[in-house]
Amino acid sequence: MMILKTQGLTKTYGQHIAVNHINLEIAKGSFTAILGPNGAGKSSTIQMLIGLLQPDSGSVHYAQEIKIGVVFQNSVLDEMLTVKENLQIRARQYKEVAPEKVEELIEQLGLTNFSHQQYGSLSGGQKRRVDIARALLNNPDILFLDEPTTGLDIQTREAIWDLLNLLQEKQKMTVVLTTHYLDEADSADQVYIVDHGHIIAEGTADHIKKKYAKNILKLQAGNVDPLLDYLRDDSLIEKVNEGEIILKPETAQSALDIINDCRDLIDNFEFRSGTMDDAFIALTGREVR
Ligand SMILES: Nc1ncnc2c1ncn2[C@@H]1O[C@H](COP(=O)(O)OP(=O)(O)OP(=O)(O)O)[C@@H](O)[C@H]1O
Repeated sequence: MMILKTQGLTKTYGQHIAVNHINLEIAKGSFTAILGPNGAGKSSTIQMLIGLLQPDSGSVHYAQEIKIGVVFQNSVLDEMLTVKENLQIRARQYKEVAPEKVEELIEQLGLTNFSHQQYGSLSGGQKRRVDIARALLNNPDILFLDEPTTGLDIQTREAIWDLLNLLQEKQKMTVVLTTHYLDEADSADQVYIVDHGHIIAEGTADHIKKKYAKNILKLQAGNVDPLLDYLRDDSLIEKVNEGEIILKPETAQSALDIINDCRDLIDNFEFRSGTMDDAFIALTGREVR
């Protein structure tokens, strides 16, 4: 079931079209990543989804009355207050938040060890957890996060993803986040790649990689001529270098078949599955900025 749908969502700043006819469909309980380089239009899109920014044209439809939670790019919490004080003050802003909710979230999000520490003194990853706790105070049906992992190291990024995956699975929460880290797409159910305000690819990470990122198989031999003779009709050949033939097999299995067939003619081989970076380069002709 769709919880959220946009049609032709468009936002222009002066002459600049930041978001250009974006159509999104977010399924209830799914994990959606909006992926794109800096300035692609991700924040503007999220802001229109949550009603903070008025689109110039197009529309946002929610399937039903739902509660939303938002983790903004810049924290809205008070640096001088402790984690717990921040959450308590925020909790009072909602009518329906149960008194024990703050304690529950502190436990659930792993904030116990630093709940009496000033928010301003926390590490980037700790701050992000508190920001997420703050966004969960009203038990949202859908949680939006604008670049929650930017600036964090890889382990902390993974920990944030684990936490969000857990929320999605355990509480059937719908999660929508933006990121410019292409490798994070792998953990999402649905990925939209945005560039210059347009959606340039959508689907699962696997689907996008399969469609746009080619696998690479390098076969190495002192003399490549016999190998070339053997592969002559093989339309998979991408390039022939000194001592090396580069092929682009459809699947890892077909790479294995080729390696097996040619085993007597090669000295060495290298296989690499297509990555999200490869897909991005294939789609845009450049690396992510
Ligand atoms: N208030 C504004 N006035 C003018 N231009 C803006 C405004 N907000 C955003 N832009 C421009 O619109 C484009 C999209 O910005 P947006 O912040 O939506 O991108 P983003 O993908 O979220 O980028 P980032 O990852 O850097 O946050 C950028 O070129 C940006 O400079």
